[in-house]
Amino acid sequence: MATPQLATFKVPAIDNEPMVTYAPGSPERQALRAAIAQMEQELPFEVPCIVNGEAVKTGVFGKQPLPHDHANHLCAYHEADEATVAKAIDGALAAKGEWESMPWNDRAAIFLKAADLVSGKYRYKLMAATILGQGKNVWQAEIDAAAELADFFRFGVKFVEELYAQQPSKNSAGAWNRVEYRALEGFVLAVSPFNFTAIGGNLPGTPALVGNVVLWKPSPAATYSNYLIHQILTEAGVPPGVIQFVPGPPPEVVGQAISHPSFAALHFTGSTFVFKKLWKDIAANLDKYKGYPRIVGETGGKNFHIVHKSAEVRNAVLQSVRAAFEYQGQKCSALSRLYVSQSVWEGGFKDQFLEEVAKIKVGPPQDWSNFMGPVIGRPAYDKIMGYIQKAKEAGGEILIGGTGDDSKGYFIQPTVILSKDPKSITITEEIFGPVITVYVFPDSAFTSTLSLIDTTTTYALTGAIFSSDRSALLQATNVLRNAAGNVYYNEKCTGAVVGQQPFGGARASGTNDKAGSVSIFYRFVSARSIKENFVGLEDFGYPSNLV
Ligand SMILES: NC(=O)c1ccc[n+]([C@@H]2O[C@H](COP(=O)([O-])OP(=O)(O)OC[C@H]3O[C@@H](n4cnc5c(N)ncnc54)[C@H](O)[C@@H]3O)[C@@H](O)[C@H]2O)c1
Ligand SMILES: N[C@@H](CCC=O)C(=O)O
Repeated sequence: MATPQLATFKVPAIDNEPMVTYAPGSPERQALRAAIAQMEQELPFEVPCIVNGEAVKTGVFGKQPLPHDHANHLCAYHEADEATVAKAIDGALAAKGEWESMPWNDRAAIFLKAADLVSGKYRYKLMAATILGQGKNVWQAEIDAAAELADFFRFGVKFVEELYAQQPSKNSAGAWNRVEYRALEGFVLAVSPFNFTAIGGNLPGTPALVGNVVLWKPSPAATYSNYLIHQILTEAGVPPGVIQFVPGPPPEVVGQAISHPSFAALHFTGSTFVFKKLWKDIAANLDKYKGYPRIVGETGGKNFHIVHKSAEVRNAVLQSVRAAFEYQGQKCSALSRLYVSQSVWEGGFKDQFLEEVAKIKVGPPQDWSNFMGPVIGRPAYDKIMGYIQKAKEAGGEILIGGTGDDSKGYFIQPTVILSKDPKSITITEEIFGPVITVYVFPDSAFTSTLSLIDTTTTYALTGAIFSSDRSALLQATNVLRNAAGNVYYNEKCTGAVVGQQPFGGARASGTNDKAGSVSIFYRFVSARSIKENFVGLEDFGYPSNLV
C-alpha cells in the first residue's frame, strides 16, 4: 500500500549539542571514567564487517593498536575481501529502492534518533573508544565524538529540510512546477580518516540522509569508534544494506568499489595525496560508469596565524598554543605556520609563547591532566620526527621540544621551530603532528608577508589574523581571499562548529563543499524538474500563425 502523505511535517528546532565540562566531581567525569575503565578491561574487541545487516567474519584480521600503548590493541577487525565487497555493493543496490522511497520525515526521524543515541546512551562509550583508540584527551573526545557527531546528524536533518524546500518560484497559468531531489543512481563510497570520529559518521551519514546507499570504508586507525557508530545507526533504524561497513585493506576495498559500474560518488576525507590518486583512478575508469561520479573530498592543510603589530598579544599567544597542539596537531585545521610581527615577537610574544608551551603535559590520554596524548601510529611518529630532523639539518632553530619517545606509545613533545627561511620544508609541507614553524617578519613588511602566506603552500584550508586594527584585518582578508576556506579574526584557526562555521578549504585542501552546511547535500542529490499541466490544448497552432 502506498504511504499516504497527510501533512507537511516540520523538523524540531535544532541546536548545537551542549558541551559538558568534565570538571572534578561532576557526574559526567564519573561516567566517562567508568566507561574508559570498562573498555580497558574488555579490550581487545572483535569487529566484523557488516553487510546487509549481518556480521561477516572473513578470518583475515587487521589490528587497531592503542597509540599510547602500542603493544596492545583496541580491536582486531575482519578485513573485507573481494567477495565481501561485491556482496556489500549488490546488497546496497538492492536496498536502495526502499530507502530512497521512504518518506523524508521517517528518514529524518532515524537520524534524529541516532543523534540522541550519540549524545545520550552511547556518549561515554563512543568517547572512550575515541580516547583509547585515537589518542584524544577527554575534552577533544567530547568536542568530536559527542558534540560534533550529534550536530552532524541533527543539523543534517535541518539542512535537508531546507534543501527540499527549494522549489521553483514561478508557475505559468494552468501549470505547477516542482523539483524533487533524487538520490544518486548507484552507490556512494565513503572513505573516512582516523582523526575525527564525527567525520567517520558524517561521511556515510550525509549521503544516506538524502536517500543514498553507501559503502563505508573506515580508517584502520579509527575502526572501533566507527563500528560503534554503525551500531548506533542500526539501532536508530537505518535498514540493513543502506550503510555497509567494510573495513579492509584500503587500496583493494576502495579500488574494487571505484571500478564498479554503479559507483556514483566518492565522499572522502583524508590526505591530499590519497585523494588525488583516487581522483585519477576514477577518471581512468570513466567509461565503465553509468554516469559521471561526484567527487567530494576534504583534504590536507598548512594553516596559518598572522600576528600584526597591533594584536592583543596574550590572546594571540594562547589561541596559537591551542591551535597548534590540541590533539597533537592532528586536526586538518591545526596551526602549523605562525607569522609574527617583529616588535610583537620581541616585545613579549616569544617569551609568553614558549612559557605556555613548556607547561603542556604529554602522556596517555586517559590521564586527565595531559593536554597532549600520543600521535596516531608508527608511520606518523616516524614522519613527524623525520620533519624535525630535516628542519635541524636545514638550519631551523628548535626553540622548544624536538624530542619523542616511542618506547611504549607514540609520544612527541610540542615542538616550535624558528625559521629564517620563509620557504623551509616545515613551513611548506603538511606534517600533521605537534610541530609548528615560526617566521618573524619586520613590522614594515606586513603587506609582503600576506603575499608570502598566500604563495607558500599548495593548501588553502584555515587561517587566522590577529589585529586590533580594522584596516589590517581588511587588507589581510583581501590578500588572503583564496588562501583559506575558513578564516578567523582574533580567534584560533581550529574548532569549526557544525551549523556555525561551514567547514572546508580549496586549492589542494579539497573541493570545499562545506561539511556542516546545506551545500554538501547538493553534491549527493540529482535534481529532477517536474512540470504538471492542468489545461488541455485546443489547437496546436499559435496566434502568430493566424492570418
Ligand atoms: N579537510 C578536512 O576536512 C579534513 C578533516 C580531517 C582530516 N583531514 C586530512 O586527513 C589526513 C589525515 O587523515 P588520515 O591519515 O586518515 O588520511 P589518509 O589519507 O591516510 O587516509 C584517509 C582514508 O583513505 C584511506 N586510504 C589510505 N590510502 C589509500 C589508498 N592507497 N587507496 C584508497 N584508500 C586509501 C585510509 O584507509 C582512510 O580511510 C590529513 O592530511 C588531514 O589534513 C582533512
Ligand atoms: N571541525 C574541525 C575540523 C577538523 C578536521 O580535522 C575543526 O575545525 O577543528
